[in-house]
Amino acid sequence: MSGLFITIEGPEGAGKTTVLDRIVKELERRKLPIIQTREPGGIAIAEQIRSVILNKENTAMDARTEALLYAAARRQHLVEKVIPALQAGAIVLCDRFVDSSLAYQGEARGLGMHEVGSINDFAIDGVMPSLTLLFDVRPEVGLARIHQHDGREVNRLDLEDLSFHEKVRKAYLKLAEANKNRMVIIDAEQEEERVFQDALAEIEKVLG
Ligand SMILES: Nc1ncnc2c1ncn2[C@@H]1O[C@H](COP(=O)(O)OP(=O)(O)OP(=O)(O)O)[C@@H](O)[C@H]1O
Ligand SMILES: Cc1cn([C@H]2C[C@H](O)[C@@H](COP(=O)(O)O)O2)c(=O)[nH]c1=O
Repeated sequence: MSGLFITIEGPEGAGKTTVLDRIVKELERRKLPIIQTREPGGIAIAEQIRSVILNKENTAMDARTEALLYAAARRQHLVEKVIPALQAGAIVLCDRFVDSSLAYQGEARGLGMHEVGSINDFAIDGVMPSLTLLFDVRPEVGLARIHQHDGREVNRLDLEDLSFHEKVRKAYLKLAEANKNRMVIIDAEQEEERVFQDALAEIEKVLG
């Protein structure tokens, strides 16, 4: 595949969407072929799965069901959108990917990174990002941002307690330590402009 696959990860309210939107604008200004997308979602079937997973009323959802739904949405999104875009030579910027499942379902839900990794190996069939930016923020800071923001609906995962979100952050940092070849930590507690500049600089490195 001739394109470039870049993913953005981080706990709730890390500022991923805000900064991603700015990066896309900047790269489009440079006339680069950009596809911006997100997980779970990005295409109709995966957006439908997203609404089932994140629906606050689905309190009975089993943790393994949750992990399988994320993996199913991921598979469909890859096949319908990400892989064709990469084959066409695009730069694909994706808000969340498999590291989210490892951190949220593997570690915070307690299913195990290895187990969640296995079902995702089946879903992604070898497709991995060349670069993953980890927007690191303490959960209390990220959650406060979400609750202050009027337009963002609070979803089923946001409602987990602080210790869940602390496990997510810890798991991400562990993943970054173990995957230094592709993961870069961005200090997402800085002011937005600094976060944007740091993220853009990392992307410029892989663009060459
Ligand atoms: N560096 C920053 N400092 C302060 N506030 C910020 C910063 N970056 C983003 N925000 C604000 O925090 C809120 C959450 O940002 P955003 O939706 O981009 O985060 P996110 O990582 O996509 O969150 P989630 O994954 O939980 O949906 C928004 O109101 C946004 O304006
Ligand atoms: C891909 C993926 C996501 N999640 C969680 C993380 C968030 O709580 C929501 C997605 O909401 P966002 O506003 O788009 O960030 O889903 C997860 O637990 N596992 C995953 O694989």
